[in-house]
Amino acid sequence: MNRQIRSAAIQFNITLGDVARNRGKAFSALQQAADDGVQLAVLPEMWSTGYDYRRLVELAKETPAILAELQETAARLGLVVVGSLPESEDGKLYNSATVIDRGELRGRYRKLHLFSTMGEDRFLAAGDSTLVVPTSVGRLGVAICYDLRFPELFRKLALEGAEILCLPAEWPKPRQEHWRTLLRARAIENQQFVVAANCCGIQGKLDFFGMSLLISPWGEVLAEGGETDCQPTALFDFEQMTSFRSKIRCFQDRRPEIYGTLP
Ligand SMILES: NC(=O)CCC(=O)C(=O)O
Repeated sequence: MNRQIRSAAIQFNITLGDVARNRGKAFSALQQAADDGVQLAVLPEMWSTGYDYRRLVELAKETPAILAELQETAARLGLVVVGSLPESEDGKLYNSATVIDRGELRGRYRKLHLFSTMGEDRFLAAGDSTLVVPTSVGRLGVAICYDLRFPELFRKLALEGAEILCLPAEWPKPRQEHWRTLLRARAIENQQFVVAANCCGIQGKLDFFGMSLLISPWGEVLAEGGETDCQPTALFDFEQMTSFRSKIRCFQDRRPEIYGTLP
């Protein structure tokens, strides 16, 4: 049976530190996505708070309640939802993405590569494991924003069976071309679908360009966001992925004995 799913990247202007406002936007976007027939929705990075570093400890206290509401909403709307939020544990703060499958928390991924250019490593702790998780829409691999610049991570996720890469982000100007090029490269080299949700608008000195992308395993941009709030959607056809993978046999033709032995 040919599997097809509709995916959405939820893009919005995150108001720095205003959890109530961001929460309202995210939940109404999820309702809209479900009304549009979406089964997989990816929200941006740190979507409840933005990078409000100095208040993050306080703001992260709201994350458990947001996750509970996400679980209830995903169950009611029949959605798989991925997005990152500030997570506090044992006195440390993480930039932490969760995968919620129609109400069930299936997995958590803490950002591995903290963006030192923006001081993220001074306020947050890095994760120490990767995540590929089976869900009702397929096997999801999860990475966050700056992780995109580390291709080894994505090869590992692909070798562990990720079919769809979900990437929440807060990626600002002037690096639009890096964003677009690297996302397409990750889709092509790993022959997998990509849903990358960026934010848009201004946060302090940073100007976010949006351009959330849904990409096929052939590298085609199936849908793309503009510079304002929006939620581009695309239909993912898994038979197409199987056909691309059998035409160009990247996985079978690897030579790990020469250049390294990733799992
Ligand atoms: N939030 C981030 O990780 C930003 C990454 C980024 O902007 C980049 O150029 O890389």
